[in-house]
Order: sequence, then C-alpha cells, then structure tokens
Amino acid sequence: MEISVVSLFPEMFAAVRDYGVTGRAVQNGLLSIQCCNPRDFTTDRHQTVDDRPYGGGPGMVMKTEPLQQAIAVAKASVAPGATVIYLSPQGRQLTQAGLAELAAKPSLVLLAGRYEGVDERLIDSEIDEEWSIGDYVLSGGELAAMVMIDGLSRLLPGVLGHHLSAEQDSFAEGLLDCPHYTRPEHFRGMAVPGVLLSGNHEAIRRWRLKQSLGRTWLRRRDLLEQVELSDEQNKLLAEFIRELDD
Ligand SMILES: NC(=O)c1ccc(N[C@@H]2CC[C@@H](O)C2)nc1
Repeated sequence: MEISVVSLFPEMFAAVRDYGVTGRAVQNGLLSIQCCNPRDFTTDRHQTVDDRPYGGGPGMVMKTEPLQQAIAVAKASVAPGATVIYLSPQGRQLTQAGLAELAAKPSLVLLAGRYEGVDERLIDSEIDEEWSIGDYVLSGGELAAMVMIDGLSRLLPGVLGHHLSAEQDSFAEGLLDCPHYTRPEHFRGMAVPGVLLSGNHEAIRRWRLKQSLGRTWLRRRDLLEQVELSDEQNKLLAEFIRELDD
C-alpha cells in the first residue's frame, strides 16, 4: 500500500513510519509513507499557506494553490488511481469495516489540514472521500491520518502474520475483544480464568467468544444490534447473561 500525506508537519509521521507494526510494515516494503508539505509550494517571501476567511470570523483558512500543487505531487508519487482523502469531523465515520475498504485500495493521498480548515473549493475539486475518526475536533488532521494509517496497515496481508490475524476476528465480527491475561498466574489476589490454563483449545475458543459477546452486550448494545449472531453465539450470550445473575 502506497500512502502520500499532505501536511504542514511531515515530521509528525515518524510516529507511524518509524515505530511498531506500521514501522515494520514500512521496513518490509508492505507499506510506504511519503510526505508532501504545502509550504514547499508557496512563492511569496513569507511562504503563506493560509489567509483570512471571507465573511469574517475567527481563525484562518488554508489557501487552495499550495494545497493543489502539493496534492498533485503527492498523487504523482504513488501508484496511479490514488483515492484522495481529507480528514475532518465532517467526514464519514471511520470503523473497522471502513478500514477494510481503505486497505483494499492500491494507493492513498491523505490531506491533513490545519487552522480552521481548507477552502471548500479545494475539497470540491480535489477530494474524493472525506473521513472522520470520531465526533470531536482536533487542531490538525495529522493524528487522524495516522489513526487511519495504523488501522488499515494491520489489515494488509503479511503485516500482522497469521498468529495475530485471529486476534481481529472479534472486531471483524463486529464484537468487542475478549479479556487477555499473561504471567504471573496470580496478581493482587486475582487468578487467571482456569479455562485459559486448561490447554483445551475448543473450550478456550468458546470462552473467548462468550466473553466478547457478553462484553459487547454490556458495553456496546448498539454494536450487537448490527450483528447477525449464529446459533452458537446466541447460546453463549444467553449463558453469559444467565451467569450475571449468579
Ligand atoms: N475527527 C476527525 O477525524 C478530525 C479530523 C481533522 C480535524 N481537524 C482538522 C484541522 C482543520 C481541518 O482541516 C480539520 N479534527 C478532527
């Protein structure tokens, strides 16, 4: 997957390019992250990338020309046919399913804005898709872009390796994750659930699925309403709910 980011703060993207799962994906050639700074496309002495809003009001708006040129260079630096994405609270809410859609694309250009935002005519003429990581306002689109990069990278073939891909199953099924434990076996008087020490992989699979279902029922009933449960899942959830009253 080739990604080119348009941002006034390209150095921020070291956080995904140089660390952890995404950093390894870059090293393994499974992911590439390039950056393009609109300031490099200004022609005035002050390298102006923003200007006062028409109609007045607080703050500044990012100018169209530097962004337009930065986007053109960003598109040219990745495989043709890149989807140009703008991160903003006005965008489509990002979910695991949305990440799966994005991970299937050959290349992306991500526009991370600053100030009060971007001239609407730039969005109308250059942006293919507007996405939001949640209903809140950030001072820039960079962190939202990095959230998207991290989330979609995990879905790229070869990035997580087989043993971890199962870890996403619960989310792939639209459920919350089950609890996790590791050594020591006892911590502050709390033991690890016995089934996890049993070596009975089928019992462990059922316990984890039951916990995912139960947690989703308790914490995110809205997610559960979107999931078509199998007979086994319905049975396990009913058991979990019954055991709550014990
Ligand atoms: N929820 C989000 O995904 C999100 C994205 C961007 C953002 N802030 C930038 C700064 C100016 C404008 O480009 C938008 N805030 C929130």
